[in-house]
Amino acid sequence: MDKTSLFLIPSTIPLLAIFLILLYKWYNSATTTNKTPSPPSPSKLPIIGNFHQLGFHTHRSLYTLSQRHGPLMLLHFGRVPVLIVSSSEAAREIMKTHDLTFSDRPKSPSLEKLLYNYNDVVFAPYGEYWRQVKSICVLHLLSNKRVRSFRSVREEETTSMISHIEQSSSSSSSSVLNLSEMFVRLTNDVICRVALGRKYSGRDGERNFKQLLGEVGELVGTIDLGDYIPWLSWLSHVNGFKAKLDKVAKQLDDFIDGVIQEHMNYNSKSGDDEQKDFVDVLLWIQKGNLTGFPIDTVTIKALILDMFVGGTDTTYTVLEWAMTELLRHPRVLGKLQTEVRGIVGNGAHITEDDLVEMHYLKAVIKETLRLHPPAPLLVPRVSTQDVEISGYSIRAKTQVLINAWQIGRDPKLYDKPEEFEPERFLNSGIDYKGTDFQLIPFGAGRRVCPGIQFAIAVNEIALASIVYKFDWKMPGGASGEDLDTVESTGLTIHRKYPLEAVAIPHSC
Ligand code: HEM
Repeated sequence: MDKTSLFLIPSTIPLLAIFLILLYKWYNSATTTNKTPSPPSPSKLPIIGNFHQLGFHTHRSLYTLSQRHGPLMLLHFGRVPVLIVSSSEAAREIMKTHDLTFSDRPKSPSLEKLLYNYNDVVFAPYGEYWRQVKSICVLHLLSNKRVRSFRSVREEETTSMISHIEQSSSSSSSSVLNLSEMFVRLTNDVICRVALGRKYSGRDGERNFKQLLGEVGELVGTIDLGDYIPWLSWLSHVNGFKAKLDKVAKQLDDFIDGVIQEHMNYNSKSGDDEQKDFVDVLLWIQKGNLTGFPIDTVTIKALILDMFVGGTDTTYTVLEWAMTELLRHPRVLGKLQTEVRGIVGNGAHITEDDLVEMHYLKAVIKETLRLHPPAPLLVPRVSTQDVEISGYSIRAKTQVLINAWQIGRDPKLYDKPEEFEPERFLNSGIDYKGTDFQLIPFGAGRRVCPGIQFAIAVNEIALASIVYKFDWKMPGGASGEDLDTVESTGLTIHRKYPLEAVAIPHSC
């Protein structure tokens, strides 16, 4: 029997009719319930989804993919749908127009223990608890008034960094300084004093606490496959990830416990005075039940952890990239030095009053944040309900990564985007506080970073001081223009190799 004769058999005709009706109904229902398409997706593999398309520098891999698939792409990390946002318009849709829908954070079962069961701010699910703890950050820990109150801490620690450079460079005119290490120490010491009341970089505490923080950062920046492909979660038990997490979580908890105990023993300062550190403030809020909801010790510990995880790496990274770009661009360094030296004159040390008029300094920091946002993909969000964005349908529980690194290099937004040219910000109203979506290193909307002022205050005084007091050159007579910009991996992107340079004291 040939193929055409099959259709002539009478009994096959009703079967064919039923099949066609069912097909028509299925097609109809599919197109009416899902009229809006999903965003374009690169082809994926079974089980792993699009994981194989991500290189070591996820922001760069996503940039390449988005060149082909557009500013809104839907990827799959294992079984988890992940929306990649790569334009300022789409970022505005997510963090402004539909901010409420995208105000949740994804859960990472592997990090739950380390993050005090999401009792912190950064990873707390969107809701009443998050609202309360965020308001503690905004009103009590990181308010303008509180940040100002730590001015002397910033000035003292910067002076101490400058003295260290002076000593090193007086011992030998060509001694090479590890600037990365110095910047880490500076930010760490400032945050320790502000949050815990004293430095933990002395003989007793240094090795443990700094090392511990490094390990926390590493763990938070590691992708645990089990979070995306649950049946592979056994892997973290075999490869030591889980054991390391448990160990670090326990050591960290013991450390913070010790600090809180120390504050209680020494009768924490009471009242909302200006001398209090973050632990004092939190214990005072707890004692007086000042937020209208009880905060327990776990909340206090989780908030203290946030200040370190959210504040240390990000803040020092800005200094590291700013100095990298200044060494690569002697013209910009010279112009900055002229501004700073012109304003400070022959003063011994820069004070924060001197910074107010330093517009070029502020532009250098903005330009650094544009080209090197410390967290290039910000902190992931997750959608709480189905929503339509730019004509695409996004399902509830879709993770969202916003590529701030790519947006900062968009040629539609910036002329010669790959060039380091702080002048572009001199007569421009563009700011990084979350209202201008072409510059969003701190995020935007409800979840915007509450530590902007804190971070900028440290960066401004430190950067102004080191260019004021010293001229800079590369070790071994190398040209600054050849300085590499190789990036590390992880959630916060700093230099892969430490920044080394030689300081030449300037007679101010
Ligand atoms: C240059 C330095 C910093 C950068 C680039 C940065 C960046 C970010 C980003 C991208 C977010 C997520 C925003 C979003 O989802 O829209 C964030 C959140 C946060 N940051 Fe920062 N940050 C910095 C410094 C700090 C400092 C110094 C602190 C505290 C001392 C801090 C505390 C936090 C907290 C608590 C959150 C969570 C906010 C929430 O989920 O509601 N950050 N930061």
